[in-house]
Amino acid sequence: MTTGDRFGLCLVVDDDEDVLMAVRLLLRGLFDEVVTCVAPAEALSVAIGRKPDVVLLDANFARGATDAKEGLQLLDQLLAVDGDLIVVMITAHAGVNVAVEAMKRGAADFISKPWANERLLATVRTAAALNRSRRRAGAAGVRPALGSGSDLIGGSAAMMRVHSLIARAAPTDANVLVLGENGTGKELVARALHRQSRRADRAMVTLDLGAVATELIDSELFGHVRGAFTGAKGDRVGRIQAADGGTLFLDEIGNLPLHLQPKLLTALEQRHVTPVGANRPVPVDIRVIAATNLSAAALRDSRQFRQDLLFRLNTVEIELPPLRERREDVPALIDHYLDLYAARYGRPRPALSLAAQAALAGHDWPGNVRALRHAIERAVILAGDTPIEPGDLSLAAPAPRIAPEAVVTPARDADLNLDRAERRLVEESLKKHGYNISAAAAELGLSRAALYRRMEKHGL
Ligand SMILES: Nc1ncnc2c1ncn2[C@@H]1O[C@H](COP(=O)(O)OP(=O)(O)OP(=O)(O)O)[C@@H](O)[C@H]1O
Repeated sequence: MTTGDRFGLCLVVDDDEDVLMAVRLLLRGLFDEVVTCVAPAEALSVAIGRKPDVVLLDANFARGATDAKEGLQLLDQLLAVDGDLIVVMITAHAGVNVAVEAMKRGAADFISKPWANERLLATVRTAAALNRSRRRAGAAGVRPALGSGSDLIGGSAAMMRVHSLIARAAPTDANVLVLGENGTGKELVARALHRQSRRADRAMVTLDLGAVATELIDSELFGHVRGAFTGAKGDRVGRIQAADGGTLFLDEIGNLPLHLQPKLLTALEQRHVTPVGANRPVPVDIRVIAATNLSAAALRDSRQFRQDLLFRLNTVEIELPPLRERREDVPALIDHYLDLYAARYGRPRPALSLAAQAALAGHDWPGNVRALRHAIERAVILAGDTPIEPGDLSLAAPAPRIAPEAVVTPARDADLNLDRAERRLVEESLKKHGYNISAAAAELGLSRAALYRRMEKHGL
């Protein structure tokens, strides 16, 4: 499976033994090995010799340092040794500029001290997954799926329009709104836009508003200063500021609470941001790409979304049609993912029977390209010597498009197998919410990422 929960090696660089101990304990559930070190030379030799999945680097790792000079210098050295290294910077005393500077120099992400354990885990897990997809894409001879972006497959008329819109909009600094159901490729479009823009050599900073607790969105976006509210023990740089000079990708923008919408609008109009609790605005230069699975009609409902903000965000609008409305793209996608996974798993490319091809082409794909990708990955893993048949694809029955209120909770039978019960719950919730990932994740009490992992695990 592509997103297993465990990774190989994490290198943590800090001068504080207590921090090292705490981080080691926290991360040992995620990595087979957590190596800690306090000296730059040691860190460099581990980075060269062991190729860690993630480096967690304290900007002020040198004892007593507060200006982050050594941390940024070590970041440069690490990236000079291995440009693909995934470094997450830990920032503290030196304030927000360090995070911004670290992102500009090539850090994959940052986390501010003091951190919430959940947040640190989520950040490191995302970083490790990024590393995994880069390595796999490298091994398979394709361009990385993240970082520099991967290719958007599809020659249907609808996708040709998308390609043309990307080519025209990317070099301008216009804000772009990407619309489409879950799994249609909105994030790929955002990455393509960034990659083809004049900001390509700067960071694309992402905030998935569907994955952040509502009460944290304010400080995630705008940052906060120490003492701004109970628990704000230090300054925290917001994503807007971290994207300075680059692109800010706001995924699931429909989840931006109404009360924060004017604040985002002001930041975009006035090109500055005021962290929570700060009294001075900081200038920022960003290009915003936003994405949502809300329909255009829902977005135009002013009770859900402020129309003045919408006009700011949708200078260019790119709509990705669901896969069932561009079935002519299915064969090319199958081809692409057969090659990718055959290379990834070191197997010969399996053949698909005509019936299997027909089943894939005729499927409803409620989970869109993401689901097709998973179906092909599974088929490659399970393929034997004979061509793949429809039964090997375990395509879930097409989701009936029924209103949520028409769904009654099915009687629980006596099946006490946890795995099967989990699959059934996940599937029911997805169907109930018309495959809206955020809504299903909220109902199941999972983060979107955790729901995706379960969908993948159960082939949904
Ligand atoms: N046109 C495409 N060509 C190749 N792969 C694609 C395409 N569209 C989507 N994918 C793949 O499908 C998966 C989902 O894509 P992506 O995350 O961009 O969708 P999304 O619309 O942002 O989903 P969500 O709304 O659930 O976040 C990814 O693995 C992506 O690589």
